[in-house]
Amino acid sequence: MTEPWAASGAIGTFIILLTMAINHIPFPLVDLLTTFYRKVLSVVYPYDQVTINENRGENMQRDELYTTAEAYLGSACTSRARKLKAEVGTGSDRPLVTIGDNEEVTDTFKGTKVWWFSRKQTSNTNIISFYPGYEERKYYCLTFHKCHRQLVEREYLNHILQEGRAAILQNRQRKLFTNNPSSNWYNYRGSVWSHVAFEHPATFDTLAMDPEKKAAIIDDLVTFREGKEYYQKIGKAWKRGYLLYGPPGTGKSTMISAIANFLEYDVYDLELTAVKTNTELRKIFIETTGKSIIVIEDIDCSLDLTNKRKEKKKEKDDEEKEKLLPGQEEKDDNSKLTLSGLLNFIDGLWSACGGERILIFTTNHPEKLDEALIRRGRMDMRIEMSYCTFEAFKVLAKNYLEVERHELFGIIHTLLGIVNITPADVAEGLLRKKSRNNDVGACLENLIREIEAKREADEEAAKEKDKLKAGSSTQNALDLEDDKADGIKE
Ligand SMILES: Nc1ncnc2c1ncn2[C@@H]1O[C@H](COP(=O)(O)OP(=O)(O)OP(=O)(O)O)[C@@H](O)[C@H]1O
Ligand SMILES: [Mg+2]
Repeated sequence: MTEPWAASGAIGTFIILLTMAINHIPFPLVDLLTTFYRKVLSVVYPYDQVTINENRGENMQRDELYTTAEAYLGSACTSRARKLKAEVGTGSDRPLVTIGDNEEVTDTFKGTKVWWFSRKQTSNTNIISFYPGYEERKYYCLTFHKCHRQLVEREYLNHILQEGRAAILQNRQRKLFTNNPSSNWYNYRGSVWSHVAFEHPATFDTLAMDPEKKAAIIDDLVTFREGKEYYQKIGKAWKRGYLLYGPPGTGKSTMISAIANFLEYDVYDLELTAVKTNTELRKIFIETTGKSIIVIEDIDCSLDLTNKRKEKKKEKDDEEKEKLLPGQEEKDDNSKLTLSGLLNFIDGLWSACGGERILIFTTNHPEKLDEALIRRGRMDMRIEMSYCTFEAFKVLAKNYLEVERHELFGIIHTLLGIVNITPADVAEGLLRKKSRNNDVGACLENLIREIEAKREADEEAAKEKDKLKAGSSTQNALDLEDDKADGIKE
């Protein structure tokens, strides 16, 4: 590894001598000597260098290439370094280990060897600066053979950027974002999104659902995550939409957390009711980052998007339009939030910005949604979260009670075949009550009682419904008789 650095001492001496000589040489000869010097230099020292400074600009902000190089060297080259350093960066929840100051390592890219040297220089002057970068300069020096210059410039630096970004993402503390009302965006320290650390523990292992369905979803997610080149090839934005539907308590929100934990993505929980216009929606979208899941929960309640309500609204709009005076303009669509605005957000030109994204809508009433919103291509996969099946119960029993079989499983199997009970209710029934010191059998008996109670409640409700139906059909028959009698009288 000493090759490029060993030569540099001799070259330094040569440069000093040359500079001294140049001061005493007539001007026309200087050009000639400089050309000669360059030729000699390229023979003696055939290496080029790229310097990547830690700070740049007037405010000395951290340069992204430096940060990504730091993360890249930490993930790819630490095994070859003797001096390491570890720190917890901003937005990270784990220590980042990278090569120490003034340490050298080598890296190999497409069969080409390059040298990295991490340098730290402290200024000898007595300037006291607000920005630490003025007193201390840190940079990486990347050295490579001249003949590999194109490879380094065109490919290697880009490779550092991509790999470093991926390493930073892996190391970061994931976040759960929610959008602020637009009235707060321009306040002091105002921003479009607020966030907290994302710490939901749900995983696909703890998610109770049909194993085959679960495997299909995981498969779909993996294909998506690894599909960068494929999406590029087929000319599609790298994004995927999932519609989760089912009754309350069947695990839609839990599924979102499991997906986020599986992919290690951030979650943007978009509260549509706080968005007033299409323009606001676009801004909100632009402010999201790649490797994220954008969630709109209960989409049917968030926006006037159902066909029926839309038709009603159209009638109302037509009435209002008629009332407009000549010359008075109709309000621009961008001044309100519309279905077309939302569709544009899902698959318009903006949707391709900023890297891979997953979009998830949840609803308890998929039949209420406009077809345009959930058609294939917008919502690529529709996932039904159903009432608890026996397979789903087994996952919950394993999680909550750490049992895979029990003599009471048979009764539960039969009951779950005839009673519609949500995984949330089953989970609640299985919860060990510490105060009661419940054992597995007691918990399962408790669950059986809950399912039986649910069955009775369902039967009662069905009877009530039948009664009401019978009542209303008798009333209808009576009304019909009255109408007939009225007709005869007339
Ligand atoms: N399929 C499931 N697997 C594991 N736990 C579940 C499942 N479904 C529900 N639960 C449990 O029930 C609780 C409520 O579930 P969750 O919030 O995911 O339901 P939801 O379908 O989003 O309901 P809603 O439609 O009311 O938003 C969860 O915290 C979890 O403990
Ligand atoms: Mg939910």
